[in-house]
Amino acid sequence: MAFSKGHGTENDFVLLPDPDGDLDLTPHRVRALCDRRRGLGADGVLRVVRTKALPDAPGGIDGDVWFMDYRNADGSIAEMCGNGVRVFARYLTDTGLAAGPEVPVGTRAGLRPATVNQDGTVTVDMGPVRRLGRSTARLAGRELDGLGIDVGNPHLACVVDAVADLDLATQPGFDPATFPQGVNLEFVEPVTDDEVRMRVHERGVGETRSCGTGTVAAAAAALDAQGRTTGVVTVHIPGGTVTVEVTDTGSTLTGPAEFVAEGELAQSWWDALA
Ligand SMILES: N[C@@H](CCC[C@H](N)C(=O)O)C(=O)O
Repeated sequence: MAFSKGHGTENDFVLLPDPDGDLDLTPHRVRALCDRRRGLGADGVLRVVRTKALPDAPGGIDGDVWFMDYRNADGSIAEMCGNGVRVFARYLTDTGLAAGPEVPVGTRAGLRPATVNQDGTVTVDMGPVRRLGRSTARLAGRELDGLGIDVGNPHLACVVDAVADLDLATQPGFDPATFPQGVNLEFVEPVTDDEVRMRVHERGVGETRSCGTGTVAAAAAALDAQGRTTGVVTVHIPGGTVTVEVTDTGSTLTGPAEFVAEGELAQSWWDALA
């Protein structure tokens, strides 16, 4: 069974081509694939499937569009993954599955049009930024105020003085009544009005080196802290740097997408995980 491994600002993924939706991608198999000792190791899995072959695909996406069936490392399903869409779009153009440079990508949050730029970076139309109101995160005994944001998946972005010394090894607390499905937690340190540093604790993964939807939430929270709703923000994450634009009606994310390997999974290993 073929696989590719790639990352977007060090948020890394195993890609599994499955055009006709034949794979039995159980949570157990996802956890094994993502395990950094007994598997390939990744923050998530991107199954590359035609929308028409995915029974639970949301309506409104053409059946021939390639669908990014995203799974978190713990085996859970999430609606969207911004870094994943960049890597997915590059995979489609690099393998000839899409001509590019414009690449529509189906996700559980809806269609996310991507553009593969001449320099190899990818710009993703991330859709509207929905502000959910204030909530708090709890970290090392401190209550941190944050802005709840929905960009297809849920986020709580907390503006803090400094991110370097935060301990994100364990799950920070959050209000389960506000986020009944769990939440991705961003910690955002303003550098200038248009530049921030961010660290993230992802739902279903833990601390990652980057989270694309999280960078959009971080940009929106940093702008909100200045009384702004729109702007272009440079977001530095541990795995690199991306650019986010938030407008009145939508948002975009621009950043790198890299491939590191392609190969074949051992069939006996995969079968034993059934
Ligand atoms: N790393 C992703 C987000 C992946 C999904 C997230 N963990 C969730 O459960 O919502 C990104 O780049 O956006």
